[in-house]
Amino acid sequence: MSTAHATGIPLPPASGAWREGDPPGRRRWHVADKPLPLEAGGELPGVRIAFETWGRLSPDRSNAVLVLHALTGDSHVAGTTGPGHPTPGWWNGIVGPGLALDTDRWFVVAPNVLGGCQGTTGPAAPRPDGRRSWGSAFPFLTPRDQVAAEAESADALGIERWALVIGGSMGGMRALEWAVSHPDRTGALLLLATTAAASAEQIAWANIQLGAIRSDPHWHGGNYHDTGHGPDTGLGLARRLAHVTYRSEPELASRFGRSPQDAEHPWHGGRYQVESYLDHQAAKLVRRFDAGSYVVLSEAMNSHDVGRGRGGTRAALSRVTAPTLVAGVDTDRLYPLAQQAELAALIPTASHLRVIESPHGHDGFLTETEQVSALVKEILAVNH
Ligand SMILES: CC(=O)SCCNC(=O)CCNC(=O)[C@H](O)C(C)(C)COP(=O)(O)OP(=O)(O)OC[C@H]1O[C@@H](n2cnc3c(N)ncnc32)[C@H](O)[C@@H]1OP(=O)(O)O
Ligand SMILES: N[C@@H](CCO)C(=O)O
Repeated sequence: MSTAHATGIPLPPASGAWREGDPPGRRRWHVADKPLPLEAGGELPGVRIAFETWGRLSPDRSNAVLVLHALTGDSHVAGTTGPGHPTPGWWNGIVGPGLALDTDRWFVVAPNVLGGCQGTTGPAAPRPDGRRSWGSAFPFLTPRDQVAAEAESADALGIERWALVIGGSMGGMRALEWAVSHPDRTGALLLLATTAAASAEQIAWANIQLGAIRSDPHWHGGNYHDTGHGPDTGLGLARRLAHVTYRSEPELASRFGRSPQDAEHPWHGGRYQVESYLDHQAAKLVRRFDAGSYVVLSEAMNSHDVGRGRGGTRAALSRVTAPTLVAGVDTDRLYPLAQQAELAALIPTASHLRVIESPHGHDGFLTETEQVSALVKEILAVNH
């Protein structure tokens, strides 16, 4: 059900503007008072950024940490499922009282990315006239636009400077853009399983995923939100393909091998276990994610190139002044370690490359709680 408006992925509870002292995990939002100028030209009016916070902002506002989610993640970094929260917190073992990102000490802020579908303005959101969803009229975004919108929200929260900016994968692209565009506002930086620029192969995998969505007859050129049907088949195929790239070949071999799913027989119309697993991952995403957002966010990731208009990658990365840790996952076939090695080598303030050991491939930055916790503690100790 990728028809967020038509068939109702529940939008977050209408909780309105953030107030200091809000209880942890409450979803709030900020609406920009002027249109956002976009890197590709034009502007986006009425930008709303939904976010969640944990902990308390200190009186001197020096304890704020920005956590930036990956492609199909959202602001729900910590917590349980519930209204407006289709999944449990994706870093439940890392963010919370007494955990590596200790919310008794740090004020943690997690925005939903611009272009997404969990309360922040995206293709499924109503246009400013309120009558129809944006659909195909939603503009092309880049990570720099997404960071510009997040910076405006930080202004609204009264946060001049983040003690730490963290992101993995697509979140890492934005974290990097924060450190390059706003070195004075980025106190420290943790980059996980990300890259200085989307590679040809990453763009190629995205191309197949976007092709699957766009060739679904329910896509309607992106204008399906008010039709009652979405391109669920296409989105499901995109997720299946993406999910294989998120995991490793040895993991799939050892978890599933050639086993058939329960009593199903693959020679007689049944499925292998790995096929059933992919069907499950696809169904879960289709229930909670908007296909239009998937397209907009994938295209934004494709456009990611930190060196664009800045004299190239080396020159751009030399702007980073924050103490930085860069880590990758040893089995990541989508964002291979060479990409993080480049970041660690070219960011002048970066320590040596850290390697997360995991059978889970790219998703290791989401699943390897202990190793990621150690990295979070290490970078937090640098400045504080
Ligand atoms: C914890 C969360 O849900 S995070 C939510 C936010 N999501 C994100 O940030 C990214 C999207 N999600 C993901 O990328 C992944 O789900 C991760 C990385 C968060 C979790 O990965 P893992 O914990 O390794 O989960 P894994 O890939 O093994 O999938 C487990 C699921 O597959 C199901 N599964 C396993 N084998 C099979 C099979 N043979 N047939 C069908 N389903 C199967 C499990 O029952 C389980 O289902 P559930 O998620 O509905 O409980
Ligand atoms: N599993 C992650 C990987 C993308 O980095 C997601 O779906 O967001």
